[in-house]
Amino acid sequence: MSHATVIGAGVIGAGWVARLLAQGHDVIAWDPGADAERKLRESVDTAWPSLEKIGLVEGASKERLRFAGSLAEACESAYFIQENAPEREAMKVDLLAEISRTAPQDALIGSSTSGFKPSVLQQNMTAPERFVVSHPFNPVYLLPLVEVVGGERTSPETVERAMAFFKDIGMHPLHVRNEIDGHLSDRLLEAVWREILHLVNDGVATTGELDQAITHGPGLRWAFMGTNLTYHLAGGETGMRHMLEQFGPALKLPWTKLEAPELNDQLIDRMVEGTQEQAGDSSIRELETLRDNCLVRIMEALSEFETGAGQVLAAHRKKHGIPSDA
Ligand SMILES: NC(=O)C1=CN([C@@H]2O[C@H](COP(=O)(O)OP(=O)(O)OC[C@H]3O[C@@H](n4cnc5c(N)ncnc54)[C@H](O)[C@@H]3O)[C@@H](O)[C@H]2O)C=CC1
Ligand SMILES: C[N+](C)(C)CC(=O)CC(=O)[O-]
Repeated sequence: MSHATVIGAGVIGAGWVARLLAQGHDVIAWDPGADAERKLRESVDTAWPSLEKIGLVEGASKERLRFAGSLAEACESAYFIQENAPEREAMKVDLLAEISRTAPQDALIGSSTSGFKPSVLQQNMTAPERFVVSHPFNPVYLLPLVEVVGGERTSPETVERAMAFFKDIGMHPLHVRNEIDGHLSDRLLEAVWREILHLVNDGVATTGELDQAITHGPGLRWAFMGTNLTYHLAGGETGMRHMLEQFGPALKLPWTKLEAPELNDQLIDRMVEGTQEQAGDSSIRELETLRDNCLVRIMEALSEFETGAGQVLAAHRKKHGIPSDA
C-alpha cells in the first residue's frame, strides 16, 4: 500500500507527520535517534487538539502512523518523501542519495532544509528531477507556508506537482523562483535574529524586552500584512513614495549590523538564561500548546476577513465541508 514518508522525526519531521495524518494520509516515519518513536508520537499527541479545531479531513487518524525499522522500508512504496535530518549539508546530500535509490521512480522527494540550495542537495541523487526543497515553518501542522524551490536538475513538472501536492494538504506553497541560500523567508527572519543577537550581546536589551518589541507591535501586523504593504500605509496619502522620501535616508546610517556577532559563551548564556526566564515554569510542551491555541484563534479571525493564513483555513474548511465552528 502506498503512503507518505517522513525521514527524520524531530521538531519539523513530527510536524509534517501531524499535518499529513490530519489530511487523511497513511504515514511512515523513520528516524535513527534514540527513543525517536516515543518522541514522535508525543509530538503528534500535542498537535492533535489544534488539528481537531482546524478540522480533520474525513478518515484522518493518528492510528495511520507507522514507524519503520529502516530507511529502505520507509521509502520503498512511498508517493511522497520529506527529508528532515539535521541541517548539515554533507549528511543531507548522502541521505537524499540513499533515499533516491530506494524510493519509487515516480515519488516526489522534498527536503525541509532551511537554507541549502536544491542543486547542491540533489547532486548525488538518482532521478534528481523529482526533487524540490520544500521548506516549511514551525509548527508545520498549523502554519501554511511552504517554500518550494527547484534545483538545476529538477523538472518543471516536479515543481508543478509539488505545488499541487502541498496545496492539497492545506498549505500555501510559495514558488521561490531563484535558488539562494536561505530561500526567501529565512533571509528576512535571519536579519531580525542577527539584530537580536547584537542587541543582547551589547547589553542593550534582554531577550524578553526584544520579544515585546515584536509581539506588541509589528508582530500583530505581520499576520495579515507584510512589511511592504505595511510601510505603504506608513507613508500616508502618498504611500510608499513618501515613506521612502522620509525614512530612506536613515538606511544610510545604518541602524543595523550586517555581520552576525560571534556566538561566544557569554552571548549563549544571555540568550539561554533570558529565554528560560521568559518561559518561567512553563515546559516546552506547555508553550507549544499556548502557541498553537493562539495560532488557531488568529487564523480563525483572519479567515473571517479572507486574508493571510485565514484564506488557507477558509479554503480547507470549504473543501472538506468542515463548519467554521469545528
Ligand atoms: N526547527 C525549525 O524551526 C525548522 C527547521 N527546519 C529544517 O528542518 C530540518 C530538521 O530540523 P529540526 O527538526 O529542527 O531538527 P531536530 O534536531 O529537531 O530533528 C532532526 C532529527 O533528525 C534525526 N536524524 C539524525 N540523523 C539522521 C539521519 N541520518 N537520517 C534521518 N534522520 C536523522 C534526529 O534523530 C532528529 O530526530 C533541518 O533541515 C532544518 O533546517 C525547517 C524549518 C523550521
Ligand atoms: C531557525 N530556522 C532557520 C530553522 C527557522 C526556519 O527555517 C523557519 C521557521 O520556522 O522560522
